[in-house]
Amino acid sequence: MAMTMSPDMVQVALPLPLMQCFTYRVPPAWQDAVQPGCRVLVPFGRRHLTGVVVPEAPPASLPDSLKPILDVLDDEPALTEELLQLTRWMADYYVCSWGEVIRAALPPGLEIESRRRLYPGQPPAEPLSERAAAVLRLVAAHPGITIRRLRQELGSTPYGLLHRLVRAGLLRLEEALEAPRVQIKKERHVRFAPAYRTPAAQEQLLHRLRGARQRALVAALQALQLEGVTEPPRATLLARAGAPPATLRRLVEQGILELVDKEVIRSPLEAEPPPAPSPITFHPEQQAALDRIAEAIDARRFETFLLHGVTGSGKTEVYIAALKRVRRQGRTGIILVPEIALTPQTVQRFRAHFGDEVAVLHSRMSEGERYDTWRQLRTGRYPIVIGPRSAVLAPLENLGLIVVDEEHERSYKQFDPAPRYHARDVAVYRAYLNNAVCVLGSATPSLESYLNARRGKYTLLEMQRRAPTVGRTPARLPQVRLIDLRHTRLANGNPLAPPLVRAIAHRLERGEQVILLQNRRGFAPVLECTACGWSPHCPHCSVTLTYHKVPHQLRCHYCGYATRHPNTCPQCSAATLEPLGTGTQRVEEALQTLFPEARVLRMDLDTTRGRRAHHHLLSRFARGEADILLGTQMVAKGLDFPRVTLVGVVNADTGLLLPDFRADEHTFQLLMQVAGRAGRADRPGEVLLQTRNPDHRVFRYLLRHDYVALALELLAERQQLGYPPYTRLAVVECSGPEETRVQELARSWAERFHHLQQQTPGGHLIEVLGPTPALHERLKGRYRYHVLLKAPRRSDAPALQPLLRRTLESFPSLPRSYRLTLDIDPAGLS
Ligand SMILES: Nc1ncnc2c1ncn2[C@@H]1O[C@H](COP(=O)(O)OP(=O)(O)OP(=O)(O)O)[C@@H](O)[C@H]1O
Ligand SMILES: [Zn+2]
Ligand SMILES: [Zn+2]
Repeated sequence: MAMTMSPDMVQVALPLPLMQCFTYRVPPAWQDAVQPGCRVLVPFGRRHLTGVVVPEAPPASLPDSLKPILDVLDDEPALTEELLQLTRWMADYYVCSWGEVIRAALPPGLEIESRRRLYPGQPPAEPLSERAAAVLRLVAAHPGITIRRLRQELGSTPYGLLHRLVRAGLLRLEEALEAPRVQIKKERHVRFAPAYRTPAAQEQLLHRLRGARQRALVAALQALQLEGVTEPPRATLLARAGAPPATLRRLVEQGILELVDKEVIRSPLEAEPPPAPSPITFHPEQQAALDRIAEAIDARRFETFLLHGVTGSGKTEVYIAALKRVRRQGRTGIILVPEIALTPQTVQRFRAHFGDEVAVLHSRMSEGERYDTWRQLRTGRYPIVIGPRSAVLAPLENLGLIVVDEEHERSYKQFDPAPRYHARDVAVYRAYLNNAVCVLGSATPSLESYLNARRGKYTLLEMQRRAPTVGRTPARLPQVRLIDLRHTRLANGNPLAPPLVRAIAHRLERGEQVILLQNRRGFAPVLECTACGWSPHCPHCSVTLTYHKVPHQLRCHYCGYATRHPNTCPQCSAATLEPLGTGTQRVEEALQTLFPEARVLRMDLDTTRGRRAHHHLLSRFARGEADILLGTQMVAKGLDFPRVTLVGVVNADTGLLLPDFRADEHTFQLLMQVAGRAGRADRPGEVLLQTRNPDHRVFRYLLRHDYVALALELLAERQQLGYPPYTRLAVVECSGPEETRVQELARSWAERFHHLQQQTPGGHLIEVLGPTPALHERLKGRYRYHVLLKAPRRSDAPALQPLLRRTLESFPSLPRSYRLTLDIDPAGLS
């Protein structure tokens, strides 16, 4: 991307769902300061927005009067040239706005934006409508309220009404700039003024000062100095001296003490990294994998490796060794993990090896912590970052390695908001831009990556044995057995079959630990009237409500709607409402009845709302403060607890029933991963799966731990049916409040696409399927229709994005509250 920027005009990408960039004039005062990658404040319509200057040439024809940029917000570009290039590629590939991708690459809360605020105007002369009066009352109570806030409080207030009230002078509308939500945090520190920095001067001072408090304060500062703290924080000093702020102020006014502001770095990490682990000797498969990776690193060559290693084979150790190699070259590394809250152990292992070179990014950090971490990455203070998908856009320079751990995980695909990118694919491209190495690791690779490896696009590295635990024989893969629920009588409402109950009892007796997976939260997914068959549905979504026993409620897992559990059936008035099916709460209740002595931890969305909730649950389990860890797929992630010898899956069929072409792949991956938690140390592991479909191929291959055989079978099928990875898909979703309108919009979109394609020379390549109602036809009160686009051959795939872009650009603007979203390489078709 050549730097073709004329100093008096720049192209700016704005964080809006608009496909183009905008040209702004650069006033002479800013011409030295403005560079590609800098954030700028610009006028846009009636608003002010923060955008980023991009290295693009302004279009040939421009309007006569260009608007000027109002401010340059960065001294140093916030985005490096490399990140500009990467985000540009993402915008092209995912057919979305460059500005939206850039927003995803910057920490949240930095934007300066204008907001429209309302203030009271003159008192009304004549009586007003109910609605208008309500608006005026709210504005009088909250002068300066934003329009957005007002509409939240009062429900959908028409803009027309607000404008009438403003025109009549009853309301005042002001557009004002808002400061960014996050700022650099500063703390006041105190030190002696230059004249008082010698011990002699301080002694004199103590004699001269009258007030006891002033003397106490000076003495406290002296004492702190002796302890090596020359400029203590103001609060520390005041506490030590037991003096009020006024005393300090007086000493500052007299020129005896000085105040200095120092930046405080907000960090989520505990101060001390864990101790360095004792060195291990790589087993032959590990060494072979590392050698191949190291060779590419040493040659500074771009190469993508698929490290296919069974659970517990020591993949993480390979990542660590590769990263050490890269660090020795002075290059940097990004480690992507599916969900950082669930993998505190991984972070600890990296910190044990790399100490305070490691920064962590995750979604539960405060905006301040994220901003500070981002700035420190930008300045090179941290050469290593561990984080979830968004960390693939971390501002590290001189990248040598990107690791994508558990690369098959769905959480790498961003869904809402745009950009809807897949972090694994972005990682591969970013490694390419940097002549870096990308390592994708998994025990059950995605079929996309596996096919790429078989075709030689990625280098396949395999580790089929578990790592030897220090000084002992190699840990073996756990034994997997099925419990056929068709031939097992379950006691009323008890979801656990006798063999699983016995196996749990056994572990409890021996003081070992158990992990139980039930991939549904709540008590029961459906409530049904046994008299008439009625079951409660969400009023906003086309789904049934889940019954939660604690608190006693029915809840929608899509929109959060909650309502009381009815005592009788609203349709037939019978008192015969039965909870059907099993959620985590029901399993918990069964465990409490069966094993009243056992200590059970439940881990699902309902028990992990707090910022460190995951961490607390997992560390209690690690310390042996519980016997059974029960939960949704959260308990399947990279946990490494040596005392876990039994993994039970209460309903192994849950994922198989989904109408999605990836259902088998995903179920196998989840079950294999949770199975891998068992028997990781010297005690052998056992896995019990409860199922009603024991002959299903997923279980057949699972019993043999045979990923490759299943992958080959699934790949053959995908090829035959024309599904990814042999084809490329895109989903266009049209949504809005009225069903017919949504359907119409989707249809005319599909027609427009088809039409444009026919006009393109040689273009009948992309199949247009639909529109069809989405699996959940209505969510959060909005109807959803899908148009599926399919490039039948990979070689045709590049035609897809330009056509999509042209269709979007030429499609008439949508009515208010209707939306079109585009998802390239969708994670599922629901
Ligand atoms: N060569 C080795 N010698 C001894 N112990 C090892 C060796 N390699 C790995 N280990 C240990 O074996 C355990 C499993 O290794 P690791 O977590 O790296 O595997 P993994 O493949 O990343 O696991 P998973 O995918 O199941 O999360 C860890 O406790 C690790 O320290
Ligand atoms: Zn009924
Ligand atoms: Zn709902």
